Amino acid sequence: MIRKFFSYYRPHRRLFIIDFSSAIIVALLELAFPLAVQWFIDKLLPGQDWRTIITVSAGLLLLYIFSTFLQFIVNYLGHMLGINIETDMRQQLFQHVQKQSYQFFDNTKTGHIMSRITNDLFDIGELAHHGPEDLFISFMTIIGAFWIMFTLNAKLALVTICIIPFLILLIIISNLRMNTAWDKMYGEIADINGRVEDSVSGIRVVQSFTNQAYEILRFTDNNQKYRLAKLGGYKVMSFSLSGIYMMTRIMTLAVLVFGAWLSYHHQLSYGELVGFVLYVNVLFKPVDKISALMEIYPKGMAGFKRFTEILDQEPEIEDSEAAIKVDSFIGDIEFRDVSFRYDDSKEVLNDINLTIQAGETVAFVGPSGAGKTTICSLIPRFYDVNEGCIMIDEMDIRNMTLESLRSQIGIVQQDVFLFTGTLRENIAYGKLGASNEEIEEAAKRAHLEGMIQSLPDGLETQIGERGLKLSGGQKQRLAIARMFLKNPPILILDEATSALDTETEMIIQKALNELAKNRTTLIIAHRLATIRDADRIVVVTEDGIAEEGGHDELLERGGIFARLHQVQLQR
Ligand SMILES: Nc1ncnc2c1ncn2[C@@H]1O[C@H](COP(=O)(O)OP(=O)(O)OP(=O)(O)O)[C@@H](O)[C@H]1O
Repeated sequence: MIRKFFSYYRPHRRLFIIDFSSAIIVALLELAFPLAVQWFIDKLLPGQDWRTIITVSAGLLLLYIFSTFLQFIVNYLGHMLGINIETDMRQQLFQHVQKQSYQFFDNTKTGHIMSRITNDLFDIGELAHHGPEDLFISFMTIIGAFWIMFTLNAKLALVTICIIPFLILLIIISNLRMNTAWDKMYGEIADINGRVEDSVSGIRVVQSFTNQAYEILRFTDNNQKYRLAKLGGYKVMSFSLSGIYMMTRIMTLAVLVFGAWLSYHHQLSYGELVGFVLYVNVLFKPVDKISALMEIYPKGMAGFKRFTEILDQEPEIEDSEAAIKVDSFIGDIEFRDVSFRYDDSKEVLNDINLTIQAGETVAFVGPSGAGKTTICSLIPRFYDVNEGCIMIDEMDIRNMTLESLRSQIGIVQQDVFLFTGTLRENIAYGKLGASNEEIEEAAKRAHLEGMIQSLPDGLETQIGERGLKLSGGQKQRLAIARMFLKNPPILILDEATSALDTETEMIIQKALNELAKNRTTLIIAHRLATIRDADRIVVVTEDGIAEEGGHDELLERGGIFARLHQVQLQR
């Protein structure tokens, strides 16, 4: 884990070297200062040579100015290093999440992903900055200070060193307990994010059921759990900080009392005693730094652990090494002995065989949950088949690059997802960088023109978060416009069942018919009236493909399709 963590320093090694070497020089100057004071008291003061005293003081002032400048560098560049590493990690995580397959999103809560990308990385930046630097400088200062103290007076140094094992023990115990506490806290904040994401994105459902009080109750529960987890962490931290404070003060007192005794017996000069007390103070700094690290390290590492957990999850579906970029499909699709199940659930598709000719319009009908959507999700490889294979133009889709496969398949979902932004941006999502003419033409073909003209801002109208300012019919036409821009040879239409008025429905149907022209089109149909013109209807049931044929042919056969048709007619 630590080696992995350090690999993130590599792109910023120059920054790290400047920051680290400045920090070392600052620490060396700090170490030298008590020696200078001791020399000042023991050697300079008795001589009362004011010229030398003033010259030495001016030299010390210059050193302080230099040290202050270096402290600025350490602070600023150190934080820059931390921020850069945090930014790199966030970028890498976002890119990794973008590559994940559907299965990952089926099993991971959105709020948890948000937490990994935001909060979890906050403390990593601090750890990246303070971790190695403070640890190294602290140990260097402790060893340097003791070494000088030993050369000044070994007996007094031994008294001071006696406290150190207790300090180390306290730091280790607190560190272990804090690790657990911060880990718990991160879990709780991820749950809060999940709850907020759920309640806010579903606020219309919450309010329509007047369930605000229930949502508040659920949130309060999460919020309290987070509060307790955070409090737990700070309790351990406060305990250890107080312990450290007490031990360092005992150290000072011990040095003062024993130092006074040694001085009384002429074994220590006044300058050496002052120097010693100053060295005990020099020791406080690294101890303070280490105790601050105790807070930063477990927090940062807990965040880093979660970060690597996601990074270690390889996307289920990736390009194979020999994957080929296929430039343009003719549009023949074939399912050969395809079986499929989601995770460990029971088989949804079992031994499906189906051939669709290029340019054909095939409608899938059947009872809810039979697997119509699943069949269509397998073609763009949102999921991979467990057995058998799917061929497009005689080639196994697993041998094509995902990008070339998906860029040639257009999907119009039942539940159209729009992004916050303008109408133009949302249409252009079908072809990034499309020209004005192309966007206007696509809007026209999707029968959006009238609506756009009626808006004061036209294509520049903001459609609200997820397009909430648009009606269901407008959203669908926008999705169709996107498809005209994308212009894929294969089209999958998850037919909308939402109750649109007859006129809107007719307009949408017209746009869809135009869109389907000269493409292989698969329609997941819910209302049988809309698929009268399909070249073929495939009836899917839990046992697989039950019937196949033209509309009238299936009606005449008097099987499942005819029964479904009858039921819908009676409604
Ligand atoms: N992401 C998923 N993870 C696990 N199981 C799933 C997932 N999506 C669908 N299923 C299950 O797979 C089966 C087939 O679902 P599918 O959505 O393909 O049916 P459908 O015929 O399209 O239904 P509908 O007409 O209601 O849209 C159902 O039992 C469903 O519960």
